[in-house]
Amino acid sequence: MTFINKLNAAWAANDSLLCVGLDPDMARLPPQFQSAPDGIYQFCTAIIDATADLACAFKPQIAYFAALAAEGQLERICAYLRDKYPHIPLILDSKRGDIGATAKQYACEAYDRYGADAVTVSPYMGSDSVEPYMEWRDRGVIVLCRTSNPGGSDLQFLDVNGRPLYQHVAQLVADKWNANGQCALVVGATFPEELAQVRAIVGDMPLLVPGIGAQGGDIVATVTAGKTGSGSGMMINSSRAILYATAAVGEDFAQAARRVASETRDAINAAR
Ligand SMILES: O=C(O)c1cc(=O)[nH]c(=O)n1[C@@H]1O[C@H](COP(=O)(O)O)[C@@H](O)[C@H]1O
Repeated sequence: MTFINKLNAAWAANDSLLCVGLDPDMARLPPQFQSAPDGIYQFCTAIIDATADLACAFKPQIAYFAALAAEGQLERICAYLRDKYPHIPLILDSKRGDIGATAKQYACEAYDRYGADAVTVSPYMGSDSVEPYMEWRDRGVIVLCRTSNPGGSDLQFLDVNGRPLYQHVAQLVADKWNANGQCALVVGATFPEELAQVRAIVGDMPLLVPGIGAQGGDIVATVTAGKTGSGSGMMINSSRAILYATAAVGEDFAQAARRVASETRDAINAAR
């Protein structure tokens, strides 16, 4: 099944636009996982089990694993997801970008090593740096467009022939790079105005929208700006707010994650 078909099915099956981000920060894991040799795997799979019926996608961020030399645990987490929840898209967030020959290795890493349905990539190096990903015709390529961080404006807002650069990226992906029909764009929830601009440019193309939760993006503004005509079209990511949701002393971390994921999904749905 293609990435887009899988995403459409997951949106419908779980009635959810929520993407659960897997960013395991060792210092913030419950103590029992900090001391276990496969603690990251145990923590992430517990979060996955607690939220799988509430999510339209899972998105592990590779840096959190690579920094701890825990790629083996990431491989096992991806295998667990593919085995137990094959209907939920797995997005590897690695934001790669390099010359074609090297990009091909990054594509192998995402699609073959980790078995991801989609991968995040940077458009900065241009068309030949994203073409290798398209050789996997059924897999998703999620291109950075208008990122959620304040510094994203440094380059993405540069005026290019009367239009900000991020709009050129959106147009380029919609018109030229999406030959397989498996592209999506990253647009931050922290910038609803730009989200609406991108939606107007790309039609129904899916958008990966990080920035609610820990980064403070407003859910109602995000959904209003980014939804398609049918009230869908987004993978709205939250990582830390779900992973480290435990508020009350004694509350189980997985139950807390489920509670916040459920509240977030419901808040998103209320605004669709
Ligand atoms: O591509 C991404 O996922 C991404 C793009 C972007 O513009 N901003 C952004 O925060 N992200 C990622 O989305 C996640 C956000 O995490 P929280 O802020 O904890 O919800 C992190 O894994 C970021 O690396």
